[in-house]
This record gives sequence, C-alpha cells and structure tokens, in this order.
Amino acid sequence: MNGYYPVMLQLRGERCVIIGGGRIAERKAIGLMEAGADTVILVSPRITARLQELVACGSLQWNCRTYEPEDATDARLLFAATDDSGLNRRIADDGRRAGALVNTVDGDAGRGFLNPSVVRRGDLLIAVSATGASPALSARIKRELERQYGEEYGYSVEQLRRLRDYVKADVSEPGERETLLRLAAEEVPIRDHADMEPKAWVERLRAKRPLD
Ligand SMILES: C[C@@]1(CC(=O)O)c2cc3[nH]c(cc4nc(cc5[nH]c(cc(n2)[C@H]1CCC(=O)O)[C@@](C)(CC(=O)O)[C@@H]5CCC(=O)O)C(CC(=O)O)=C4CCC(=O)O)c(CCC(=O)O)c3CC(=O)O
Ligand SMILES: NC(=O)C1=CN([C@@H]2O[C@H](COP(=O)(O)OP(=O)(O)OC[C@H]3O[C@@H](n4cnc5c(N)ncnc54)[C@H](O)[C@@H]3O)[C@@H](O)[C@H]2O)C=CC1
Repeated sequence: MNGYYPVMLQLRGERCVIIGGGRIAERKAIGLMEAGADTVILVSPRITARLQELVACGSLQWNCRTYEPEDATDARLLFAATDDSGLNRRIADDGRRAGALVNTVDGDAGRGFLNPSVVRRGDLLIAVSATGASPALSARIKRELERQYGEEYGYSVEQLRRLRDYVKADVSEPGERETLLRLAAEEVPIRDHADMEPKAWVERLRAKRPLD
C-alpha cells in the first residue's frame, strides 16, 4: 500500500494558494479554476502571460513578491510550485504546520497530495494517478479515457442526476430504486436530443426490469 487515498474535494469558498508563477503553477491554477475554486491566490515575483490574463479578468489574485511564511496561513490547499526545491520543501513544511494540504511540484511528494490527470464531462469526473511513478502514463491514460468517454457523457450524467432525484422522491422501495438506477446507468450514453423526462424514463425502465 503506497499511502495514497483518492478524494473529491469541494473547493468553493476555500482558500487555494500557489507559490510560483511559471508553467507548472499555471497548470495548477487552471486546474483549480476548472474545478470551480473561487479563491485562488498566486504569490510570485513573475507570472506567465496566461496567468496575467487570468489576473486581469479577476479570476485570480496575484501578490507580486517572493514567498513569506504567512502565505501558508489559512490556506486549505497550498502549492509549492517554484523552481527552487529547497524553498518548495520549506513552503511544504510551513503549510503542514498551518494545517494545509500541500502539493509539491518537484517530487517531494511523500506527505502531501498529488494532482491526478483529469477528464471532465459535466458532472462526470475521471481522475487517474500513477502516484508519482509516471505522470506521462497518467496523461496517456487520460487521453485514452477522453476517447472512450466523449462529450455525450456530460448530457447523460445530467439526465441521470435528474432521474435519480425523481426516483429518490418517488420510489419508496429501496430494492426497486437500486434496480432502476442501475438499469439507467447501463443505458448511457444517450443522445442529447433524446427525451429523458424522468417519469417516462422510469416507465420504460420498469417495462424492461428483469423479474426477480
Ligand atoms: C508527483 C506529481 C506532483 C504533482 O505535481 O501533483 C508530479 C511530479 C512531477 N511531474 C514531472 C514531469 C511531468 N509531469 C507531467 C504532467 C503532469 N503531472 C501531473 C502530476 C504530477 N506530477 C504528480 C504525480 C502524478 C502521477 O504520477 O500520476 C499531472 C498528472 C497533473 C497536473 O500536474 O495537474 C500532469 C498531467 C497533465 C495532463 O493531464 O495532461 C508530464 C507530462 C506532460 O507534461 O505531458 C511530465 C514529463 C514526463 C514525466 O516525467 O512523466 C516531474 C519531473 C520534472 C523534471 O523532470 O524535472 C515531477 C517531479 C518528480 O516527479 O520528481
Ligand atoms: N508537477 C509537474 O507536473 C512538473 C513539475 N516540474 C517541476 O516544477 C518546477 C517549476 O517548473 P516551471 O513552472 O516550469 O518553472 P519556471 O521557472 O517557469 O517558474 C518558476 C516560478 O517560481 C517563481 N519563484 C521563484 N522563487 C520564488 C520565491 N522565492 N517566491 C515566489 N515565487 C518564486 C518564479 O518567479 C517563477 O514564476 C520545476 O523546477 C520542476 O521541478 C516540472 C515539470 C512537471
């Protein structure tokens, strides 16, 4: 067992602090924004052109200076993303002392979190990690999954959520709920013009439900 445990973190309203403003910090910042993080703070004397654009449109805050230990205070997630590995280690220590979850971009990953490679299709989120053994393999598997799970899954998962809300409210018998939701999950992906009105969908599923 290598000690890694996957979770899905809800980042809305959580303070995310990135130290560094290079290519890798940029990738981490964009990943946070794709997740819906709304409080992302960059600390770096220099940042990339893309990060400057994101600062200009108000998506990120930028503190244009070098790291100070106070930057780690109150961070929920802290990214040590500079090109100085000694500094990254100090940032990580400060962050852990302050109770933050810490990502260190240069391999000192023993006691923090790693970023997986991610495929997003609406509410479907597929994350892949080789836990530091091979980021290139994670990226390759992500590309394979992107082909296997196309954009149509975004619409499908939206419809499955609607169906599930309906079934939770309307079908009182737990065994029947489970059977219906499993059968529905087997039917996706669905075409985005298909009528997936929950009531009619449940009726269709009931008609094809295996007799038990
Ligand atoms: C430990 C970890 C910590 C962390 O950053 O969280 C880490 C560390 C390091 N990455 C390095 C190199 C590369 N990283 C990538 C790409 C990604 N790296 C990501 C995560 C992670 N990288 C975590 C482990 C995750 C895992 O193993 O699954 C991804 C998945 C997610 C993301 O960063 O958001 C993102 C895929 C983006 C996508 O989806 O496409 C590529 C490929 C490419 O760029 O195409 C290369 C070159 C090829 C190679 O090295 O494999 C180096 C060496 C630097 C050097 O040589 O000096 C280190 C440091 C070290 O390991 O020593
Ligand atoms: N995790 C990953 O996927 C990968 C990680 N890496 C690692 O990431 C490191 C960073 O790579 P890049 O972003 O390409 O480097 P870069 O050189 O483009 O950026 C480094 C950034 O750190 C900032 N910085 C330096 N000292 C600072 C300080 N005291 N306080 C605040 N900011 C400071 C600089 O201003 C710059 O913005 C590399 O050294 C490498 O070890 C490299 C490739 C992939």
